[in-house]
Amino acid sequence: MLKNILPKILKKSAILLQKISSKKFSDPMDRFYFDQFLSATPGKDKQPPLTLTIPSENRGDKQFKLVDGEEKSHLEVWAKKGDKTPGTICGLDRINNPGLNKSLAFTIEERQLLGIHGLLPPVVKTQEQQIEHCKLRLGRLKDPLDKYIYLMDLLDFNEKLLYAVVRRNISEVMPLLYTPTVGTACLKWGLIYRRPRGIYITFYDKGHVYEILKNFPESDVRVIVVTDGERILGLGDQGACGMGIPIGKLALYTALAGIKPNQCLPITIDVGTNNEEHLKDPIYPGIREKRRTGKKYDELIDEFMHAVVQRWGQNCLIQFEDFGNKNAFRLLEKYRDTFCTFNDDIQGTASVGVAGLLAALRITKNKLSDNIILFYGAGEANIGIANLCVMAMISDGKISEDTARKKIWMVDSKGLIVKSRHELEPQKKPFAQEHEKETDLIQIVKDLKPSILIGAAACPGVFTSGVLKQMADNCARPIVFALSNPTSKAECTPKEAYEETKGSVIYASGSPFPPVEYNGKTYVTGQGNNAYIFPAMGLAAMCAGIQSISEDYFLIAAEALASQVKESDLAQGSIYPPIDRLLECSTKIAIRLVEYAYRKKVASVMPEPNDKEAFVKAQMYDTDYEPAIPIFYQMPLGETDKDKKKSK
Ligand SMILES: O=C([O-])CC(=O)C(=O)O
Ligand SMILES: [Mg+2]
Repeated sequence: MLKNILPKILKKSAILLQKISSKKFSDPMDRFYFDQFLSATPGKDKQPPLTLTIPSENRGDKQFKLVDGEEKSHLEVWAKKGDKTPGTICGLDRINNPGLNKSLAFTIEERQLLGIHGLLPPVVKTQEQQIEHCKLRLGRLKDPLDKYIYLMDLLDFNEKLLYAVVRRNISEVMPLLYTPTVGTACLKWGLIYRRPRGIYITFYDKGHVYEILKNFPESDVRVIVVTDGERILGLGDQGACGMGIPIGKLALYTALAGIKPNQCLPITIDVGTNNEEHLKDPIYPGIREKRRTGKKYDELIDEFMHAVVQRWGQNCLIQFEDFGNKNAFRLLEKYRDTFCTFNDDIQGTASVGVAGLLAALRITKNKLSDNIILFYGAGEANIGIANLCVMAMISDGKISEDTARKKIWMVDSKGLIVKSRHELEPQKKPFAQEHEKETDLIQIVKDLKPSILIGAAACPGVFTSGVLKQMADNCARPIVFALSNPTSKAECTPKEAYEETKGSVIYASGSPFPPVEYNGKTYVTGQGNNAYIFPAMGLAAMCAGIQSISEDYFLIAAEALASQVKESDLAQGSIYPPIDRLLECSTKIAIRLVEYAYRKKVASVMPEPNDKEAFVKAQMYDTDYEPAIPIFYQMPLGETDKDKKKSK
């Protein structure tokens, strides 16, 4: 067998050599291996050792030296493994590997070199043409969930193409991979599940979490997004079906902040669900039991946190996502100082919320501390924004914390948060004010006269005509944020907000809305979603090696984001940069955060890069295909087990 294929390979190699010898090698190791090979080719008096084409990406795990205790050439190993020429195996490996596949963009030369010529339709496409093709395919699908399934399939098939499609069409594709469609995907996760992605850890895996993490084949994971599925967007407990969220968030990490796909890991911790529909659904893919809580839950999370550090190191970022309120606050407090972690729903949303307010102040022309802020909902998002507002007021208005807190009012499901309510959770207590109990929102808006109203309670429509009209009576330019996700959970739509305030409102939502016409003017709705923040935070944490992420990073990120809002954005009614500029925004925010980390002397990546911008950019994922021309090389044999035995 070997005898037959060897001459063919050598002949092929000789032709290639002529071509490749004129090639410049960017990697000095490639030059080294190539020169070694040249010195052993026919015509250079000695018979070449057995060599094979291994694309440079495949070096490492696939360099076999010993098979069954016997020294074998690489070619023999490959021939034995697949009984095919190595070129064929490598080519098919590439097609089947979403990180290496180029689909129809493999050139004819590459197809021949890789042994896949004839296995693809003859046309060769550029990536631009492939993107257009993907858009055609997307355009044929009417249901957003079908589009989501198509995009996830593309991710499983050709990563670079998927991310190129997202980056070139962020405003069209983000609502499919992310809110609102990802919410629908979670509701139907059991139905649409196809291929494994990420890790599921269940309650029954307690004591074995590290072993499970070891099953994940990537050794360079830098960012984990983890959920326990208890509060998926504003859709409540989705149990194991919540996995759509970490996957969607990490897709944005790659698309919008250039964290490489192999460095991202979505994880769902399945401790059961209290969602009766899922429990009764025969295709529910999770543990069919009521949610576990208490000491055992805490122990599982603790085991998980330590297992991550053991597997991928202290610098691996763990982003908590869509945990229930109680656990979210508790776990953040427990881990924030000792792990590289943050809670996106508390801190990421806080940062994007404050960024929106800072940009809006350029329209109202006052300071944050000149405002009265009313929060509707006292969950993760609003408590997070409220706390960061206190920080921002202290730093911008030079006022005390106490004075700042007096400007902030909160309403939860039981009404206004006032001192006489004794049942308040710890995170709400600092916002309890001296006031009578009150539950009617219009009355509260009338009494307190807020100039800013922020909703994040997943109560769609709660900002009624009466509430919005009262906001317009309170001040010339009321600020109203309807931040609940997905779109169907918004407290009011932009259309309602503009109409009820006669166009005076400064409005933002959490999920996307199309532009709105009011009184002859088109308003673009800014999307106050943490997608403006978390990818940048992850990129910065990775680049600078930040080991714990203190609150000041989120204020800096907010300022960095607000500074990117242009006058032309404000003129259209948007207090955020356009979604299509998200990659640029994340990069700029990350650079600011990295600079800050080095200034604060908490960066652990040494030596400190002189040019932070170039450094950050150099770490980022590139969606352009790389040439797949294999480098011919001979592996230096080095010391084999046989040699070791001999020397004993
Ligand atoms: O995922 C989003 O769109 C924003 C978010 O974190 C949430 O609503 O929980
Ligand atoms: Mg979330």
